[in-house]
Amino acid sequence: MPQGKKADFQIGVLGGGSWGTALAMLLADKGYPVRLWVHEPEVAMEIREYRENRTYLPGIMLPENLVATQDMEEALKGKDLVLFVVPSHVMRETARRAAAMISEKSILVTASKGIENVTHKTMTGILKEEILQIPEEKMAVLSGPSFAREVGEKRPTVVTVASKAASNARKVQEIFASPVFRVYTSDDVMGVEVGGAMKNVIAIAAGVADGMGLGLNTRAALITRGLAEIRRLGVAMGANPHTFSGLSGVGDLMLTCTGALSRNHTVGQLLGQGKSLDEILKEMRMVAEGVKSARSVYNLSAKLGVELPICNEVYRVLYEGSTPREAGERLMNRTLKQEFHDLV
Ligand SMILES: NC(=O)C1=CN([C@@H]2O[C@H](COP(=O)(O)OP(=O)(O)OC[C@H]3O[C@@H](n4cnc5c(N)ncnc54)[C@H](O)[C@@H]3O)[C@@H](O)[C@H]2O)C=CC1
Ligand SMILES: O=C(CO)COP(=O)(O)O
Repeated sequence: MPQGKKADFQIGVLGGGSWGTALAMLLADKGYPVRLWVHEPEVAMEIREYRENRTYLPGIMLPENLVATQDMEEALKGKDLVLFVVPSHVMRETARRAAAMISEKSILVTASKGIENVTHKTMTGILKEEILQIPEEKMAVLSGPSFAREVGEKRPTVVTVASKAASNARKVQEIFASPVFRVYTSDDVMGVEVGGAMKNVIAIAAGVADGMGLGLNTRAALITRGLAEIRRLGVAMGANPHTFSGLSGVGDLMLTCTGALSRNHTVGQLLGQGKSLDEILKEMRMVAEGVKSARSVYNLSAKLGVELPICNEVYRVLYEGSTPREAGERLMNRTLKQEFHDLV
């Protein structure tokens, strides 16, 4: 899109956490006028006053054409594209509130990663139910290995955008792509969303193992068998199995299970070191999506009859008082199997 045209393409971002801020900055750096809706007044103030989100993305200076607001209508009215980046547990209430203010011309993109408790809807599933004037073909999901801080620091990052309509995926690809942010397209919305949500649960498991000091063999095993679980549930939910070999599958899984910046891995590590979930969450302002998604995935496993031993052990440690040691022993003592027993 030529520079002049970019100034006419209005973007609203809902969610001023680390990822919403980093993506709003990426888009503003490309020349789009961006309104960032922020939940907390003090965060909106920090961005306006210091050009920095000191709470969620400290140390990253934000451009002038990124304007923080607490007025949701200002972030939505007349926008050509609206990006939803709130934590998954507030996606429905945010989408419901936003629905009446979203212009019919808007493209909707979500970059949040989670599966809603109780309904088991993915993020686009929620948007479809709550924002009825926008057809599914104008919705997309952006996902892949992308720590907000590294995007804020303009380190080369590669992600996937999935939409039911190839033309919409290409449009969103063009809008987000930059010399430091490469974007691939996909038509597998379900696969990209399931990969993004489940890798957080496996990252908790990898963190637990690291916190217990179990070693690199254990971590590699959890990543590989975790990927098998992601693929198994994803396929049961209608995804294309190839998606899990891509950026939103193994790419994001590897990043989150091994990267020190991961909040999910950190939660796991602290559990592995003996802290309780309550203690960990009390000290954490940021969201670790795997904690809530573990519940959805556990229930989906039972509902769809899909075997997810690692995810289910994460659930038991988080919610049923199981110790990491007991969980590890149960995993190692399962019936012996052929490696690809679910594919033969
Ligand atoms: N931070 C990262 O590196 C990445 C995050 N994501 C995903 O982006 C989504 C958002 O996460 P982050 O930006 O990391 O959040 P964060 O952990 O940095 O910040 C929490 C956010 O939740 C918001 N919030 C809390 N209560 C709220 C409410 N009732 N209504 C609206 N907003 C509320 C806060 O204002 C803040 O924006 C998550 O689904 C996460 O998995 C995806 C890729 C990278
Ligand atoms: O999704 C992410 C990177 O792609 C961020 O992971 P965490 O939420 O675990 O920090």
